[in-house]
Amino acid sequence: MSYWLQVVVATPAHSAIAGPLTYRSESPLAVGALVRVPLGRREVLGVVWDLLPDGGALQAENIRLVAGVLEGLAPLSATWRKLVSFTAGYYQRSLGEVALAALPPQLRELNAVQLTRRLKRPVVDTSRAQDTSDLIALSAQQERALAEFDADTRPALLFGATGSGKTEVYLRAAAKVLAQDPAAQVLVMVPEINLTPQLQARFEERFAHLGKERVVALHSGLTPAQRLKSWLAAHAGQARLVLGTRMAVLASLPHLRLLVVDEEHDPSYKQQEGARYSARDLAVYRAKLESADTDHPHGDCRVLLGSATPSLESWQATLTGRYQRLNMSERIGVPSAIDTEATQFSDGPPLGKLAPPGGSELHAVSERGGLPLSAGPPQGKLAPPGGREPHAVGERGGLPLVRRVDMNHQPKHCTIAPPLLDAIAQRVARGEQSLIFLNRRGYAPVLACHDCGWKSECPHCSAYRVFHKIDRTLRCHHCGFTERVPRACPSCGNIDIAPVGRGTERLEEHLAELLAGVRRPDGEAVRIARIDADTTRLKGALESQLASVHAGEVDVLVGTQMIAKGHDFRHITLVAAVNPDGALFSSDFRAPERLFSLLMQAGGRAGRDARHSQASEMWVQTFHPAHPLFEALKRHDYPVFAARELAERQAAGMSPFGYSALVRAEAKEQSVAQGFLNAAAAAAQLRQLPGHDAVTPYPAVPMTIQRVANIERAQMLVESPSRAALQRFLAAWQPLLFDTRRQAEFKSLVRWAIDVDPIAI
Ligand SMILES: Nc1ncnc2c1ncn2[C@@H]1O[C@H](COP(=O)(O)OP(=O)(O)OP(=O)(O)O)[C@@H](O)[C@H]1O
Ligand SMILES: [Zn+2]
Repeated sequence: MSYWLQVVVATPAHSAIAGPLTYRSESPLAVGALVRVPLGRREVLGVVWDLLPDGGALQAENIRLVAGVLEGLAPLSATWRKLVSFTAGYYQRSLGEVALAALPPQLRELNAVQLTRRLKRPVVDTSRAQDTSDLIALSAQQERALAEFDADTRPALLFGATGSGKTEVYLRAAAKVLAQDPAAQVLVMVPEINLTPQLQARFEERFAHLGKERVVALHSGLTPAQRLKSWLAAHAGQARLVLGTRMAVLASLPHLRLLVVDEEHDPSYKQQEGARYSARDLAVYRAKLESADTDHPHGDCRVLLGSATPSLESWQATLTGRYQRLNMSERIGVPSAIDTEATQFSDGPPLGKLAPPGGSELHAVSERGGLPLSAGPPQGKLAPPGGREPHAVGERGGLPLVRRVDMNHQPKHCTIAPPLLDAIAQRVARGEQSLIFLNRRGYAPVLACHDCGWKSECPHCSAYRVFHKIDRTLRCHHCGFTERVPRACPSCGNIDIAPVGRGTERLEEHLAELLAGVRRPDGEAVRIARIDADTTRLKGALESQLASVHAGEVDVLVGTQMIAKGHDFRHITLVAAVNPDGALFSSDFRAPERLFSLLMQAGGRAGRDARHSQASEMWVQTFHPAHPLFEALKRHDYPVFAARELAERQAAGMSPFGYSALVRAEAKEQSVAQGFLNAAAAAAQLRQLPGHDAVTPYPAVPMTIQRVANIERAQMLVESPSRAALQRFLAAWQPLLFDTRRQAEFKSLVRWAIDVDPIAI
């Protein structure tokens, strides 16, 4: 007897097969079962998506037989299949592509014997009750956040300052869910696991009582074998807590009860190839699906997002009441504003003692003439000599004092303003650490000839190659094209070609010169280190470099955004952003949001130890000190920043008030890429596609970096005030895009793709 099935398999992105294929089986199979099926001459992994009870009408001889079933694996749940269907539909990709990409790659390769061997290993239950005696006492704000979270069912946004102890809230929320239900599973997502090696250890330690192998990691840094192992443990329900990156949102977790998304604003939650999903958005959707799951009536599945600088989308959702908001404004160990005030009045001015010796920064500034430095509060008037105004700490919740350096009033071409240099030197002399942040790696972004104007352009991209002094190369950060630095200008022969601008490599060198005479308390020379993608290429390098920072072996740490986020540094009292202006006037409407959160995150690395928090500072060098973004930063005032950005976006109908998609096209010639997009849009116009009257496609334009690796790139923005209309339109437009692609004039098109809810425009 034959059984008829719909099976999804991984289909090439642009093949004609979008939906499931029909197969036949001699024995009954469950929906969700993993099978091996013939496809062309190959045998591929597939997922049974549906049964066809009336398949008997089909001609048996035309329908191929399922080749095998992955025995021992429970079928993928209905909720998982719904999640995959939604993802494929919403992000305009094929079902098979999304479904199969969500499975560990090794699953496709193992034969039955190998798989059985993996599944054989019995997991013995070694769990015990959690010993809560040595847990730290929660702060009042942490207690309140957890209580409010428990009392609600909506998606929650934990709006917690840097260092307010958000991680502890995640740990407690997870512990509670796991203790209530012996089968419950928790998924904790972080932007990049490799950046915070401490975190996994912290989770493993906290949940050691669950027994061996109950906490697993799921991210792309794992070997294929490790990834399979984690996935199988999650799918079987053995793993109780999964710590993962964006890919983990699509893992099979049959008893999922809580999803945590740490640093929910982070751009790395958006997948940038294939199905360009937002793992944060899918987490919210998944929680809803899991809660509605009637096969496992296990009550609600909650989602907890956390950030000090939430995405404007999530923030807006808290304003409309769609999400619940949990506030933690104060850093751990810092008395609340009211307490601070009280102690200050009774104990006289206690801050004078703790503040850095001398409002010396201010002196240093005025000695150099004028008021080039616009510090946070009006210090000149209010601050007692050597301190800052008494209420500052309580108001700042232990966050660093933000000082803006007006670069218009600093010596020409200076990279580090003299007052900032003084402040760093003082830190070194006191044995404190400073973190200098510059979001540009390499030695100099451009090498140029001042005689003829030659610049180190990449021959394959519309971008300059970056000068890396360490191996004397010019490297393109877009296509990777690398060459030795020429001895003389390739265009005019002048031997005097010089670096223009600064990257982290040059900044490190420059700081070493500037601080050469400065001694540490032990009399030794200052120690400067750099952490960026170049210094951490080797496995384990980042870990050992971070360890030496934590151990206090480094006085001044220079780096890119790699060091600005997430690390729990305990001895840093000064953070400086050397050149953040670029993002202020970007054409990308999300650039200010990204800059603000990056600076808040960076500032959040300073003064994390409450003993230092009062004396900690965040310096920002800028030519636009009065820019509202820096005003808000000065006050650590995300809500004010968000209100202003949201008002602008509302006026312009942009996210979260409007919805958009980008269609990107790549070809050897720009005209072909643009022509393809415009032709497809014209076809849509002609056919009056569903939703078209609420959707605006804009003319195709070259992408900001127009050419990469000799491929011309163009994009078309499509906007709508209605998410549903945009979705209907895109779904109907897909076939037209395929049709257009087949026209002779667009033969040379290399590829095209739709990006729904793009994060960079
Ligand atoms: N209740 C508490 N009592 C004492 N220390 C705590 C408490 N909660 C958290 N901590 C400690 O405070 C520090 C900061 O906490 P955590 O790293 O969770 O902050 P965060 O809010 O995640 O900050 P960021 O957003 O900057 O990563 C950590 O060293 C943590 O161990
Ligand atoms: Zn290039």
